Amino acid sequence: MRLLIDVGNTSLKAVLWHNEQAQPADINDLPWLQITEVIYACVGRSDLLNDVLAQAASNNIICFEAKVTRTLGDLVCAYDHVANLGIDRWLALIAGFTLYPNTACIVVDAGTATTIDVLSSEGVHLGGWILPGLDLMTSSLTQNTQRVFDDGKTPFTNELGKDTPNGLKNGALVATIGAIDQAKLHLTDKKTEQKVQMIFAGGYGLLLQQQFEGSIFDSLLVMKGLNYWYELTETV
Ligand SMILES: Nc1ncnc2c1ncn2[C@@H]1O[C@H](COP(=O)(O)OP(=O)(O)OP(=O)(O)O)[C@@H](O)[C@H]1O
Ligand SMILES: CC(C)(CO)[C@@H](O)C(=O)NCCC(=O)O
Ligand SMILES: [K+]
Repeated sequence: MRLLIDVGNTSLKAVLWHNEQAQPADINDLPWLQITEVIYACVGRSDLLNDVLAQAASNNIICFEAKVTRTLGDLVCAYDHVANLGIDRWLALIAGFTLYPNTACIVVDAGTATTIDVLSSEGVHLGGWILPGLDLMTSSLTQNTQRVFDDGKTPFTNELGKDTPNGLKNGALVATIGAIDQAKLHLTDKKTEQKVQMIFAGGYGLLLQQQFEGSIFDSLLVMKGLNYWYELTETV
């Protein structure tokens, strides 16, 4: 089985990939004898990987770090400086392109940050946006104002706010929804009426997915992208 690790800015996530399925992995108690390779991606603190990479080395297990490249198969990165694109964004795009071939996609990963990436049906990454995640949007306001407060129990909804916590929470949600709607404008081709698949991932992915009809949520999107990255990279 394969050990897949995604280091974000809030947390490190690990899964064991076996028979085309992911099972949760306890990073402090890994079945090293059954692990054949380690594939990892990191946009957060790389020192969080020190322990596990040292254990892999002492078990003679090969490790691969996923990196952004200008192209991967037919997928083309929008950035001129490809190394600047977050690897989690690239992996989510790889997964979208692989799971929905020949389909234009909007890929949203909503964690510490919310990223929105636009992918043409031919696999050309047209670019994207980085927004503060929902929690960062609200905390930046509560921390930098005297009177804007959260009560820790008000949910994010798309209603108009009628008190401070729901003005704050709902403002963050609709700002994010509005940005995702803007992404559609970069794909709409009136002549062909192409289908656009919206794909959501990350801690707030399910909440956002529920705002868009026909969209999907895939909590394993980045992990699937890691797996595809390895398979596509190895076979080249
Ligand atoms: N059910 C949930 N499970 C986990 N996180 C959630 C959930 N609901 C909301 N969140 C929020 O999602 C964020 C974590 O998302 P995620 O796990 O995608 O982040 P991350 O990978 O560490 O971040 P990033 O990749 O952006 O650095 C936190 O802000 C957390 O409060
Ligand atoms: C935006 C985040 C923090 C989302 O996890 C990550 O993808 C990242 O650090 N990106 C680097 C900047 C960029 O993608 O242009
Ligand atoms: K993430």
